[in-house]
Amino acid sequence: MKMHKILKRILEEKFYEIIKRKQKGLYFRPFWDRPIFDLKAYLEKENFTIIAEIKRASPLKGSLRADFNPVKLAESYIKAGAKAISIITEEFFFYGSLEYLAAVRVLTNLPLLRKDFIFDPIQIEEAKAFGADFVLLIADLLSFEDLRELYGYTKKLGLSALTEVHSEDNLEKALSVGVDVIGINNRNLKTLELDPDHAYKLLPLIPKGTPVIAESGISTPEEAKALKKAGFKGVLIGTALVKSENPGLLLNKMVEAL
Ligand SMILES: O=P(O)(O)OC[C@@H](O)[C@@H](O)c1c[nH]c2ccccc12
Repeated sequence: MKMHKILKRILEEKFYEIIKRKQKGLYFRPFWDRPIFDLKAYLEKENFTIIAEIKRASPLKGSLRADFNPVKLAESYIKAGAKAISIITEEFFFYGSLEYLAAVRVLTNLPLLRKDFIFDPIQIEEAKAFGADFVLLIADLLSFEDLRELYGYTKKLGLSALTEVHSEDNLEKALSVGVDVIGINNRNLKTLELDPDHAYKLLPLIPKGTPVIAESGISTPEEAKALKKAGFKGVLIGTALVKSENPGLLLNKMVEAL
């Protein structure tokens, strides 16, 4: 399948950004005194986990909110009962920042996800340095060896990984690496197409003991509830919340509906 040109550009930018950081010696050493985080245990303990996302823009929709403020959004998510917060740190297409992550870290003890395109261990060090508890690893964009290396390094630093898959082949790859939590992205990152039923199709292929999160295109309390009923352990919701007139109210309705 042909790769979408936006994804191609994101990957090129990431590649150069990482090289530049390394050349400048801009290594971030973990300094946050965070306890070791076990995402699988957390999801199993919680009834159902809504991961609310802080996302300033998307490559397809551009800016999502005129008065975007990551701290205000985080505050409303926390008040509304989010069980975890995802912060997109990719700068060029999502207008994210590692600084948003650090700014939210000082507000809350909730688990925080650094959401980015991760290809290099240095990005996992950054995630920890800026206060994340878990990182996103995208199986569809990584070889078996790279996924295994990055997953192992994540664990070594005391963080957890949400390993995202879209295609069945890449699900197999993630399972053979032995990852302990899977996210099924309804969006195909290579074509950027969204199929809201996609997660349901892949769920039966995942062993029972592995918690699964449904990602992308989820926008109503009814959808969240249906996913819970089908056996998902959580959902990741971005656009619908960020674009909502009252993100806290919408999230609260979702929490109450479960
Ligand atoms: O905004 P949505 O449709 O609610 O989706 C959130 C999340 O799933 C999406 O931001 C996402 C999932 N995987 C990604 C990988 C990179 C960038 C973004 C993503």
